[in-house]
Amino acid sequence: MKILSGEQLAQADASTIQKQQISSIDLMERVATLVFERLHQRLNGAPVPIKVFCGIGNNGGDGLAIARHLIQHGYHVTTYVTNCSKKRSKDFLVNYDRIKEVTKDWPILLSCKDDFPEIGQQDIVIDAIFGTGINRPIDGWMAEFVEHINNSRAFKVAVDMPSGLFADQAQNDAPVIRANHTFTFQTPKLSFFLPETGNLVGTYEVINIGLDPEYMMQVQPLANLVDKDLAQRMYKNRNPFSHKGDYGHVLVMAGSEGKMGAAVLASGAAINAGAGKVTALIPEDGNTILQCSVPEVMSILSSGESHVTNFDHELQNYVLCVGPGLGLKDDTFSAFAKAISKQASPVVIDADGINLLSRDLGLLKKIPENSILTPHDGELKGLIGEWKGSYDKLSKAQKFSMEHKVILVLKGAFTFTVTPQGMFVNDSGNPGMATAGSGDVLSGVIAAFLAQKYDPITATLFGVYLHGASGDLAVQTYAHEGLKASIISNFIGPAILNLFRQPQQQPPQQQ
Ligand SMILES: NC(=O)C1=CN([C@@H]2O[C@H](COP(=O)(O)OP(=O)(O)OC[C@H]3O[C@@H](n4cnc5c(N)ncnc54)[C@H](O)[C@@H]3O)[C@@H](O)[C@H]2O)[C@@H](O)CC1
Ligand SMILES: Nc1ncnc2c1ncn2[C@@H]1O[C@H](COP(=O)(O)OP(=O)(O)O)[C@@H](O)[C@H]1O
Ligand SMILES: [K+]
Repeated sequence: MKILSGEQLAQADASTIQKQQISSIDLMERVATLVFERLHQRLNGAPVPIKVFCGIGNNGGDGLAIARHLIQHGYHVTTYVTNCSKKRSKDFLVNYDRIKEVTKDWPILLSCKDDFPEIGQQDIVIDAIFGTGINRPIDGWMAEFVEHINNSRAFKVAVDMPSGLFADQAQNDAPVIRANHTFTFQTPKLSFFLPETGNLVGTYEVINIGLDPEYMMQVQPLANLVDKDLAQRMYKNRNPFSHKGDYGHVLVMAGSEGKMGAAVLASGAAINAGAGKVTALIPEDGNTILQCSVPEVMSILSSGESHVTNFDHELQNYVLCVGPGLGLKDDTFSAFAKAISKQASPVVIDADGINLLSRDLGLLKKIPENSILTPHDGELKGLIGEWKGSYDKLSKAQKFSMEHKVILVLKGAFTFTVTPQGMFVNDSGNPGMATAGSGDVLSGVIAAFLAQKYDPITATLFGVYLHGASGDLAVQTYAHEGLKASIISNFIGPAILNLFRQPQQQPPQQQ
């Protein structure tokens, strides 16, 4: 699914009105009806007090139309307009008249602090104050009003976006409605996925409002969301007459004294994700640990006892995955530099591999195009330097990816994959995955799909999605707290099966 900017959504709107011969007011009615239907489905006629807060633009127009539908279906609705400007939009005004025709009264105008209504714990608040048209931070009495809503314990439903939130730009700490649920139109917005603002959205639901398919098809999005549908389309079926040689060989260069688990996890995950063969290049002293932990994985021993000191072996045609638990010793650096310089096809570099690379970014010239780097934020600093907020981070990462022709996997609650061709946001995963070693599993999984001849971008996106999806399945049994890296790895297979199951067969999510 494409993630568009506020400006692109306005263009999509204009293109829809022109091509579908629909007026903007009818489009607003379509949108409001869709939101009403979702609300009605959930509320099922419950006599709860509903307070609808409307701005004076088109988001407010949506709010007025939603309120009208709720009233016509017998709900207990009070409608308010935040009277912050005389510049009311045309379609807002039409809906302002339409609601009056139904209720025989105008909505209540709010113009200052004295007008703030009491909001009870049992109320449902519908926030239709500002949407994608917000062009400056909310201030003055409106800022106090947002705080007033946030301080209430009512359940808050945002229309399109929580008011105050910018769709795709950095913002200061001006107040934003803290929604429990957001009905967003056509595409989710970029700010939903960033750590500074993602929590303001609550759960979100995308409503397809039927914007011009031609526009949607050709527009270059800010990013693409990788969800179950897309992941399913990436999957490659196996040929019944295939053999292990068809699924590639992953060489995992990893581990050091006290960190052999990283080598076990990365190489074990490569096996679990379907690599035909996996070999681990590890320090001598780690051999027993590795062979006892994952008998499917072969080993090559480096001459160093406690850390890897060389890269000498006879293997041909393998995919290199380098870095987990490797350590930062000088002779490990030399072995790392030699390893990446010898590769003709894309490599996966993770963890200490990235820290070693950061010592000499000139090495980037030696790694094949489309190699995959999987830093967490600490490791990323070594590559792109410091940043100020997520938008700055993403823009620096995009520049780095284009300049060095590499794929960057920026791990987090929503992992961003940044490629020279564009950016992708991953939709799977949960906070149970914030556990030591889960990144090592990810690097092994991505390497396994590279070995299975998925192209580098697909191998990365599919690997990141499945890694999160494994965590999502495993959490149903283990809870967030009980999840650990080896369990995530063991759920890769079930997560592949789950790609092809219908949603109603999925167990409920832990909140
Ligand atoms: N294609 C779409 O996505 C569609 C969007 N619609 C709705 O239209 C909304 C966008 O409508 P608009 O462009 O009218 O924008 P908004 O309704 O978000 O707000 C714009 C108005 O608020 C003012 N304003 C902006 N920031 C302010 C601030 N901080 N303090 C005080 N006033 C401020 C602006 O000057 C303008 O008058 C969407 O979020 C959605 O709800 C639907 O009605 C139709 C289809
Ligand atoms: N809150 C979260 N929600 C979803 N995924 C998460 C969350 N926290 C961490 N993860 C995922 O877990 C992995 C952690 O990787 P990393 O920080 O490298 O761990 P380690 O270094 O211990 O292996 C990443 O894939 C990241 O996206
Ligand atoms: K809103």
